[in-house]
Amino acid sequence: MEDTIVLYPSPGRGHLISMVELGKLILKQHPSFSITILILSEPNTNTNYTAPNYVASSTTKYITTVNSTTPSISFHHLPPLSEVPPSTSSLLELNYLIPRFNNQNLHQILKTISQTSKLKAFIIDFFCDAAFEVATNLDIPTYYFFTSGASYLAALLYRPTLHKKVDKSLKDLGNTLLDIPGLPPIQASDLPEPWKDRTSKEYHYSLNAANHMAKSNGLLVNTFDLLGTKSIKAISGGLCVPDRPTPPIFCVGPLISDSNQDVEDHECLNWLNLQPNRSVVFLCFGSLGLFSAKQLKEIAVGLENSGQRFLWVLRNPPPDNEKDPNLDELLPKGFLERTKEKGFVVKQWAPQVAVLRHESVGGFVTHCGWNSVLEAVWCGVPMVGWPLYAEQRLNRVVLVEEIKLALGLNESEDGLVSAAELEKRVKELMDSEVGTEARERVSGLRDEAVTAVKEGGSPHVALAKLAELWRQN
Ligand SMILES: O=c1ccn([C@@H]2O[C@H](COP(=O)(O)OP(=O)(O)O[C@H]3O[C@H](CO)[C@@H](O)[C@H](O)[C@H]3O)[C@@H](O)[C@H]2O)c(=O)[nH]1
Repeated sequence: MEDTIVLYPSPGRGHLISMVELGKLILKQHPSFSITILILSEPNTNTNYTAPNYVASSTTKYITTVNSTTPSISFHHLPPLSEVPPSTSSLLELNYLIPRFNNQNLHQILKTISQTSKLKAFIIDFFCDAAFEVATNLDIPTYYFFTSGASYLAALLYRPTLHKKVDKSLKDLGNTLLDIPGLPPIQASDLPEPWKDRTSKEYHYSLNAANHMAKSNGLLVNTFDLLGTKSIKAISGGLCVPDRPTPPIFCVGPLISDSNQDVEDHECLNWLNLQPNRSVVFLCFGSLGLFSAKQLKEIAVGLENSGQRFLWVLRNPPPDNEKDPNLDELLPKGFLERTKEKGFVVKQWAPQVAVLRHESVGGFVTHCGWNSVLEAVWCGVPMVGWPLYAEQRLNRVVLVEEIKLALGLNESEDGLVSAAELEKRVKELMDSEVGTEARERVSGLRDEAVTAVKEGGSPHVALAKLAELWRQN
């Protein structure tokens, strides 16, 4: 019987791709294992769900490519659900609920796999936390793959302690500074939204996940040492889980997919070919980032007034975000004509890794999604952090205050970033000493990341340790 590792990613692009890349790396380093990846249907691809749809970030093409280029990975699509989560569920709730509703299917699949092969490890995304109970009942060693950075992992592992220490909802603490091991002092308001209201369902889903992670066989993180030195130290030193032994942590990153480039010869790359070296600031906000019409106008004015070259990925404001944006309506009158020598607006989606890697790109205004951060580091591009949702505010604090790879951006009370603020930060990033310093730091880390992924580098060492553990099981 062959030794099998089963991976269970959450379906969103920011989660699925890095886990599939992990599967590819395991196979490359340890080809004696067979890899099975369980695929949940995305909330938006099942007509039973009324969750927001986002076609542009679909991973179907990526999975098809991996299927044909790495046939030794087998993808197993979970069957459609007979019972579906309530239609009132938020997208975040669905991320936790869909795996929960799949538990019966999962139980069956894990049993079937165990009958035909030796199931050495089950690696799950934290959104798939409901699977932890299924796997432990079947006595299968279970690991979590963490798609964000070590700082967020440190904070998440510390959550059960924070929950006991602070008896109020974090939303009532405003800007109170909290001490979380491995992080710089952080304002309660910079922690993820779902952690802020003790009465919400999301609060408890993520708290449960944190509790289970601390009981798992190990934690794999998509990062490398220098991108989270303090947090990694705090986690391994047991500071984040003070009341029990912390599972071992394995830094297996950076896991980045170059093949997520939907259109290699995208028109924006042709435009970049015509721009001077490091002259363009790239603005892109992950697979789900959206702005109001008012905010889009402020961005346009800020970019125009900055005088910098820019490449901007723009989407329609909600609720019509699936539709192609009408630039004439959304942008200030005459904007495209006035900026045509210096700017390029891409509708919906750009091949981000190819853009960041392009020598004309000199800066990145990002929502601080972890994959975007890793890609920026991988390409040596300094950032302006403009967090929008999930753990991105926490990532920004670490990027701006601790590792200093990004510049901050001030928002007004209602969350709006003014044109003047964006203009100032973009100029600072592209054309000031502060920007140059961030560029130098990010270049240094890029070199470290390149060294890390070479034979014998940190992800290889981490995977060798894991493979050893799995073989002993
Ligand atoms: O026009 C676009 C927009 C995005 N991307 C790619 O899409 C991915 C986006 O990932 P990420 O930057 O991590 O953002 P999200 O999609 O928002 O990811 C979710 O998952 C991440 C990992 O857990 C978290 O860090 C984020 O906060 C969470 O929102 C990256 O690979 C980008 O290269 C493109 O190629 N083109």
